[in-house]
This record gives sequence, structure tokens and C-alpha cells, in this order.
Amino acid sequence: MRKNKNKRQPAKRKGASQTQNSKRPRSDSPKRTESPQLTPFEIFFKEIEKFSKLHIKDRDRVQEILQSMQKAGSKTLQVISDFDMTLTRFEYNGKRCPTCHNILERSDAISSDCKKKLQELLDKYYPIEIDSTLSVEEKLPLMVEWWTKAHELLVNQKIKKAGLAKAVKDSEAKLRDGYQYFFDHLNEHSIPLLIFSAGIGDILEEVIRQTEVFHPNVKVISNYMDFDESGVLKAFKGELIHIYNKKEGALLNTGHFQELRTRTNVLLLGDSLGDLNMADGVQDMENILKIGFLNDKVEERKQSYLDSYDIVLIKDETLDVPNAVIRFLTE
Ligand SMILES: Nc1ccn([C@@H]2O[C@H](COP(=O)(O)O)[C@@H](O)[C@H]2O)c(=O)n1
Repeated sequence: MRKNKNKRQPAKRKGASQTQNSKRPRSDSPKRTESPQLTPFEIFFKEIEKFSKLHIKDRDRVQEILQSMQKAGSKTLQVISDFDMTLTRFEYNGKRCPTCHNILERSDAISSDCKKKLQELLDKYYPIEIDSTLSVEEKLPLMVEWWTKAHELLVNQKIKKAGLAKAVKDSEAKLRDGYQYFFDHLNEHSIPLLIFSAGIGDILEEVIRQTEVFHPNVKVISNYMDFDESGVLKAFKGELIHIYNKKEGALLNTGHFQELRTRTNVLLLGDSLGDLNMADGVQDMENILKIGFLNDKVEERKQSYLDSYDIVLIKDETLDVPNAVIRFLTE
């Protein structure tokens, strides 16, 4: 894991161009100058609509949610985000980036025979995970099967806790460009960030620790490893979290959501339709803005993402749009 030097800030808010995603009428006059009467939302929207990877089905709904969230103030805001392929990159230089599981599975803590078996599982189950022709009900038992088999193989490897930092350090994992602003800005404004992941919590924590963004406002809900007294992996703790049971995972963590009961406005970031349930434990929710990263099988899945997420980012390896949103909400 090389620390990504990218400290990209959200783009400055002037001279934003229209894109094909805008529902607003285009001006035919090239001489038209920016109206001084733009509302804060219009200024914000002009900034984000220049991102060609951004797709919105209902701009008015996004406007309504964001204006209501901004009016309520940043003290009412909490952010809930998935990790793998949402906060981390999907691709870098044309190569797939690893998930938390992949980081461990590809490390030298794992024998080559076990690596082969884990790869076979990935080859079998990942296409099922992203298959838009299968229902959640059809996929769910198969996802449980994938996670269970992979965890069993990992436990049999007698992995040492002391080796996890090296596994992450040696890996190709990368947070999305703009991560520094995302994590730092939320922390500076004391906005709680819940990372809700079906990955491996110990690896996830190590990734954000090594990139120096594991700030005090970050809480992680994930699959954590259970080590024996000599620091060898003996099991995974608690209930398994996979991509389609985040609702149950959220409801098991009522204490966290109770603590944040005054934060009734939610910004949710995810990359699968299962991530839409991550906020199911939030109490007295007033508004939720859902941003979805669509990384793979774009054409097949685009409509369902547009129907489910308020903002869809297609093959966007940055956090530019979430960063613009949090900046708008904290101004
Ligand atoms: N053995 C496994 C099991 C799952 N994955 C991937 O992890 C992702 C889940 O993590 P989130 O942070 O996105 O909740 C999921 O998308 C699986 O593809 C894996 O790589 N290996």
C-alpha cells in the first residue's frame, strides 16, 4: 500500500460547463456570462455537473434533499460509507485494485495452494455478485457460501496478526483520489464517518492507518478476525457481514446509531445495491442522499443504479463528487 500523494481538493466553483447530464436548458449564446443571482445550490450544481461521470435521474429530488440537509446544518450530518471499491479504487493503470480479502489472500501469509483455491472462489462467485439477471434472493445464499468458504480457508492458514501490516504495506490497495480531503474535512468538522464493510475489518483499519486518515471520527463495522493468545487467527468474530445483509448488521449496532441520534441527515456512499441498507439503523432519519459508484458491468446495471441511488458515478476513480457535496453541506 503506497501512500497516495494525491491531496486533490474539490474544484473551485467557477466557470463550470454544462454536461449532457444537466436537465437545465443550455444557453446558445457563447457570450452569456454567469448570473450573479445564482443560489448556493445552483453554484454547487454547476460545479458537480462538469463531471462527465456523474449521472442523476432526478435533479429536483437531489436539490430538495441537499437544500434541506444544508439548512439543517453540519451538526445534523453523518456519513455512512462502504469501503471496498467505494472508498478504495476499483482500477489503477488498467489493473484491478484489491479488496480487503484480496490484500490478505495475495499476501505471503497465504500458501500458494490456498491462493489458488481462493482465486477459484473469486472466479466463481464475483460474477454472481455483479450479475444483474439474478435477484438478491438468488444471490444471497451463494454470497454466504463464498464468504464462509473463504474465511474457512483463511483460518486454516494460521495467519499471524503481526503480519497484517506487512500484507497491507506490500499490497496494491489505493484509496480513491481525493481521499485526503474527504477524511480530513469530515474530521475537522466533527462529522461522524461510519465505514460499513463486508470486507475484513483488521485489514481495512490497517489501510486507513497506513494512509494516516484513521481519525477519531471514524467508526468501522466489518468482519473482524479473532486471534488466539499467541496472535494466530482462530476464527472470525460475531455475525458474518456479506454484501446483502448490511441491514441486519446495521440493526445489530443500535448503540452506535443511538449515540448519533441527533444526526438525522445522512450521506451514504456505496458500490452495490446491498449498500443501500447501511443506513437502516439510523434513528429518526430526515434526509438521505445516496451516492453510488458503478464500477463494473456498467450497461447492464446502470438503470438499477439510477433508480436506487440519487447520484451515480460511472467508472469514476475519485471522491470529487462526495467531496463537493460535503463541502456544500459544511459551508
Ligand atoms: N472472499 C471474498 C469475499 C468478498 N470479496 C469482495 O469484498 C467486497 C465486500 O466489501 P465491501 O467493503 O464492499 O462491503 C465485495 O464487493 C466482494 O467482491 C472478496 O474480494 N473476496
